[in-house]
Amino acid sequence: MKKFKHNLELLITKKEIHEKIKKLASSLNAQYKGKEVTIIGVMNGGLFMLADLLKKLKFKVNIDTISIANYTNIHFSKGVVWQKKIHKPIITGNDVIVIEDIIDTGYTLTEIYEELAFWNPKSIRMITLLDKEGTHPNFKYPYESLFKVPNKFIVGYGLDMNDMYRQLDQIYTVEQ
Ligand SMILES: O=P(O)(O)OC[C@H]1O[C@H](OP(=O)(O)OP(=O)(O)O)[C@H](O)[C@@H]1O
Ligand code: HPA
Repeated sequence: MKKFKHNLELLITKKEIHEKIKKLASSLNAQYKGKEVTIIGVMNGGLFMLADLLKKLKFKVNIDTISIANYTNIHFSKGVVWQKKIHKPIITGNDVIVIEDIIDTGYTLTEIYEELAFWNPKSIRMITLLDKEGTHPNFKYPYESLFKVPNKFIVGYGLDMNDMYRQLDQIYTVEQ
């Protein structure tokens, strides 16, 4: 029986996701022990990883979310637009960690890095769950990712296709 409207192929299981997030949390807990850190979740997709990660962190965190969307418009080149910007007092002078679901073209993380840098944080660390291979050759800022994924459309665990599949607890590629 066909389970989904589209042909989805399982790429990363929930067990694999949670193991990686657990490992990331342990390393952050060791690194930031006794410190206070600002953690920024990128809406909407980044909120799934943010919630699972936060539950495992033992140091003091200040949390905020930002919202930024990809757009393609016949009058403009492809780019991104802010919907909810950064709350400055928790950025300036602080260690900041950004949690995002995927780096694809890299436009979103470029915009986020440059906006954050403007507010003079002590440090900026960008962590993405997924890193789409071969799609952002000119991306110039430092980032870490938990999984490399192929250059296919990805859904699940925060990633949507026209508002579908975001709430799936595993990660899939959309096949033809
Ligand atoms: O590297 P890029 O090509 O910029 O793509 C990555 C961004 O695109 C998606 O967000 P989208 O704008 O679709 O918003 P959403 O998270 O609300 O789905 C994704 O969640 C990342 O934020
Ligand atoms: N899937 C869902 N949303 C996305 C993707 C993707 O592969 N790339 C950028 N935003």
